[in-house]
Amino acid sequence: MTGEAADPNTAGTPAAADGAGAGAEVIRVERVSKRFGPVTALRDINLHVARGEILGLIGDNGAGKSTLIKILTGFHRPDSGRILFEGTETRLRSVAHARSLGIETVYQDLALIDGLPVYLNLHLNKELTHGPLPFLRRREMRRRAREALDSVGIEIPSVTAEVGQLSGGQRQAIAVARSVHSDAKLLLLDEPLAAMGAREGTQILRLLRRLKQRGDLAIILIAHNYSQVVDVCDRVNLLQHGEITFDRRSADTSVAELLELVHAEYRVEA
Ligand SMILES: Nc1ncnc2c1ncn2[C@@H]1O[C@H](COP(=O)(O)OP(=O)(O)OP(=O)(O)O)[C@@H](O)[C@H]1O
Repeated sequence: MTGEAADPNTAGTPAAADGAGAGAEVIRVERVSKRFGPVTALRDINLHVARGEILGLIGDNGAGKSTLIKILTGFHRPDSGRILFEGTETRLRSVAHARSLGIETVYQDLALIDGLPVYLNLHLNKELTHGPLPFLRRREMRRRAREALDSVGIEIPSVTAEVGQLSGGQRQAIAVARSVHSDAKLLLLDEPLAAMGAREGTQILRLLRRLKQRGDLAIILIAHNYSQVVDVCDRVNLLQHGEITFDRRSADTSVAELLELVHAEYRVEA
């Protein structure tokens, strides 16, 4: 296998979780494996991310990125290995359980409802009501929506605009804003930059930097655009055939090196 074997104890941020402040470890995956019948999707995966850190997860189609994300969201159970959440070994029993711990995911399809305004999308499944009848507290929801968008520096013309009328970048930003409520600790982003123009991609990268600066959130970003990964992530992990084969600080690698590693296995010798 090409590349440098990943050692969870030598690359990246300090391993010890002190339970508070930027730099404290949020998630640590140790020797996690996952099979689907005859297919080994993940083999002995080691990975860690701390608060205020963005980890880029790259790899070719079928490398195991989505499976790893689905394990961290509680959707799949690993066959072996363990997961430490904030320093404590934790069995992620379900998506609801992972969310209750503060593990949030933004998937490619964003799960927004086009026909609803921005503020209702931001409150999906947690609408504010008052009285014995479920009357929506629309004014309060609009206020909170504006606050949530402002807190991450997202500019939307109006919180009453229908989401379906917004650009791809704005929709992505709303999906991220919805995930990073005050209790979120780990944000998993599955290809947020795919199919996005240069200007919109830049806006999302700016948003990720702002979230990083907050210092209270650990972020794992799956992306195919290596220049964006090197630009915004603190560290890069490369998955190949279900194994992490490379774990390096972004400052110590380059787009050329990542391309070389990913494409080396497909090179046809002359
Ligand atoms: N539910 C499943 N049942 C059977 N095989 C699966 C399942 N989910 C994933 N796999 C297999 O596990 C391997 C890893 O798939 P995974 O979707 O995690 O890769 P990926 O890196 O996310 O790929 P892509 O970039 O194409 O989304 C693949 O061989 C895939 O076919």
